[in-house]
Amino acid sequence: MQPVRSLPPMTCDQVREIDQVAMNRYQMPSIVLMENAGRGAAEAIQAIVPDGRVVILCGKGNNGGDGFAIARHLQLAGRGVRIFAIANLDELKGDAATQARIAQASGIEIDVPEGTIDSALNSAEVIVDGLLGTGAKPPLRGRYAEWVESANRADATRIALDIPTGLDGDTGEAGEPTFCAHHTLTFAASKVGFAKANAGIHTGDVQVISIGVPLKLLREFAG
Ligand SMILES: NC(=O)C1=CN([C@@H]2O[C@H](COP(=O)(O)OP(=O)(O)OC[C@H]3O[C@@H](n4cnc5c(N)ncnc54)[C@H](O)[C@@H]3O)[C@@H](O)[C@H]2O)[C@H](O)CC1
Ligand SMILES: [K+]
Repeated sequence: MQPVRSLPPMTCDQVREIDQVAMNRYQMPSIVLMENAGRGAAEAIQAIVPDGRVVILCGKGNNGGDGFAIARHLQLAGRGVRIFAIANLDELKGDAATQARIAQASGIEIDVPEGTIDSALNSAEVIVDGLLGTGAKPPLRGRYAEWVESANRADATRIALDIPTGLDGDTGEAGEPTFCAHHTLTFAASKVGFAKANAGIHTGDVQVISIGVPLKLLREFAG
């Protein structure tokens, strides 16, 4: 189910506020939004690259939470899936922690690798960037930069969740490094930064994935 195409791109703050209004005024639990994001992104990944092993890189926040949800839906579709989590699962909070626990209970392979991930990425047909989304601005701290560089070196189709990690969703500026996606699956609405600077080099083609918020709410933000 694709959202209304006529909606204009939004800022990261606008999309984050949509989350809040959906919860507070439309009684939508945030985990429902994340599950919709995960299922919609998994369906898009199936359409883009129907076969081959998928490695999902999960960050510490809700962008990572989307990745855990996607893994379960891809497994349901019969795909070989593996998750590399950048943080121990007991460090996760809220919806991300919930989705991680569900993925773990589902028997999905989840590793928290200490060293480099380059060799493990060699077996991937698809690499999904669930590292950072609207809650982060470049430059990347900690191991995020190392993982982005490893992913960019790999011979795989790269798909970013919401925003390519390292890219500023509002200005379109790409930090060094920035995930170089062939496809970006962005939630609720496209982001204003995708049309600026050379963002297209890092987003690849962009698809908007519905997270199930009411059209009435989206139109309030569309101006
Ligand atoms: N309405 C929607 O669009 C929905 C979006 N969803 C997804 O949620 C993320 C936003 O999640 P949030 O937890 O707010 O932020 P992130 O996951 O992007 O990152 C938070 C995480 O990252 C750390 N951090 C911040 N800056 C940096 C940095 N420069 N380097 C390293 N680490 C950084 C910070 O400390 C936190 O730990 C959105 O993009 C969507 O993917 C929901 O799933 C559904 C509704
Ligand atoms: K991302």
